[in-house]
Amino acid sequence: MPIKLAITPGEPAGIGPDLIIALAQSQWDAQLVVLADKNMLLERASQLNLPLELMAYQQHNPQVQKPGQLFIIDIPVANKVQAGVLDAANGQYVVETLRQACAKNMDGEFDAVVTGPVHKGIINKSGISFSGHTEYFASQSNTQDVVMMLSTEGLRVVLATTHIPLAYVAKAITRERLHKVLHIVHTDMQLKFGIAQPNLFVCGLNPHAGEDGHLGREELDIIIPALDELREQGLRITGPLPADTIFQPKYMEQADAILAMYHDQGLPVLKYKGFGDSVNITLGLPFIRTSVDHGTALDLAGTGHANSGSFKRAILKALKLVERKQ
Ligand SMILES: NC(=O)C1=CN([C@@H]2O[C@H](COP(=O)(O)OP(=O)(O)OC[C@H]3O[C@@H](n4cnc5c(N)ncnc54)[C@H](O)[C@@H]3O)[C@@H](O)[C@H]2O)C=CC1
Ligand SMILES: NCC(=O)COP(=O)(O)O
Repeated sequence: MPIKLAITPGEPAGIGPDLIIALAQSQWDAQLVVLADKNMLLERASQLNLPLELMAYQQHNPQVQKPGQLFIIDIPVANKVQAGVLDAANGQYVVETLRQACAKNMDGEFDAVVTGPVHKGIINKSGISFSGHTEYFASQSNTQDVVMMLSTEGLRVVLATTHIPLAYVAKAITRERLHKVLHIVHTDMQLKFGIAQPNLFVCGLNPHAGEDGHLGREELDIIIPALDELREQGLRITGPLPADTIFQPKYMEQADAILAMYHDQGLPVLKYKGFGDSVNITLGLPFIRTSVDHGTALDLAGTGHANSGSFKRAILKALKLVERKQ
C-alpha cells in the first residue's frame, strides 16, 4: 500500500480548499485523501479554473491519484459555502472532518494527517468550544500533554503554552509543564528528527529573563529550578535566555529547538524568518500531524493568489516523518 495521508482543508470559506486543489495538480507518490464536502471542492476548483476529479476513497484501494485527482471522504457542509464568507452553521462540519481524520489515524487506517487552517472564532461561534487543532487532537486521542512546534529552515520553535489568553500564561508556566514539554521535545527530536542528543534553548518569560528577579520572579522560582532538574536528568538545555536576544544566529545555529513560553513570544520570529515556508508539527501525539504556518486568509479564498508553499511543505514533512517511522 502507498503512504496514505488524511487531509483536512479546514475552514471551507478560507484558502484551505484552494491550496489542496492547487497541490492536487502535481504528482504525489502517496495517496492523498481529503476529508471535506465534495461539492464545495468542485465549486472552488471551478472558481479557480483548475481541473479536479474526486474519487470515492476505499480503504484497501492501493491506487495513487494522478495530477488533477484526489481521493475523497465526502462530509457534507450544512450551508452552501461562499469563498471568503464565514458561516457559523458550518462549524460542526469543520470539527467533524477533524474528528474523522483523528479516528482514522488513531486506528492506523492512515499514516498521518495534514491539516489546513481552521477559523477558531467561527467554530466557537457555532457553539463548539475549540482552541486549536493541537488541543483538539490531544483531547480526542486522550493524550494529556502535546507540544506545538513550528519549523522553518534554520529554526524550530516549540511552545510551552499554546492558545490561552496572555493573562493566564504566567500561571500556566509550572515546573511540571516545563518538565513534560521538554521531555516531549527531547524524545521527538530523537525519534522524529534523528538528533541523538538534542540541544534545547529556552526563553525566559519576563523581560531580560527577569533581571535577577527585579523584572519578575518566574525565572528564579520556576524556570531555572525546572531546567536544573532536567539537566540532572541528562537533557541538554541552555537558558533561560532573554527572549529578545535568544533569536540571533549564534544561538539559532546551536539550537535544535528553541522553547518559547507563549505563542506570540516565539511565532512572530519564526514567521518573520519563514512565513509561507514553515510547517506546524504536533509533538507528543500518538500519530503524525503536520499543518500550515498560516490562517484562513479569507481575503484570498477563491482568488488563486494564496501561496501553497506551507501546505506543500506540510505534506512533504508528513511523508518524511512517515518514512522515518516505517
Ligand atoms: N493552522 C490553523 O488552523 C491556523 C488557523 N489560524 C486562524 O486563521 C484565522 C485568520 O487568522 P489571521 O490572523 O488573519 O491570519 P492569516 O494567516 O489567515 O492571514 C494573515 C495575513 O497573511 C496572509 N496570508 C495568510 N496565508 C497566506 C497564504 N497562504 N498565501 C498568501 N498570503 C497569506 C493573509 O492574506 C493576511 O493578509 C484565525 O481564525 C486563526 O485562528 C491561524 C493560524 C493557523
Ligand atoms: N499559530 C499557529 C496556530 O494557531 C495553529 O494552531 P493549531 O490549530 O495547529 O493548533
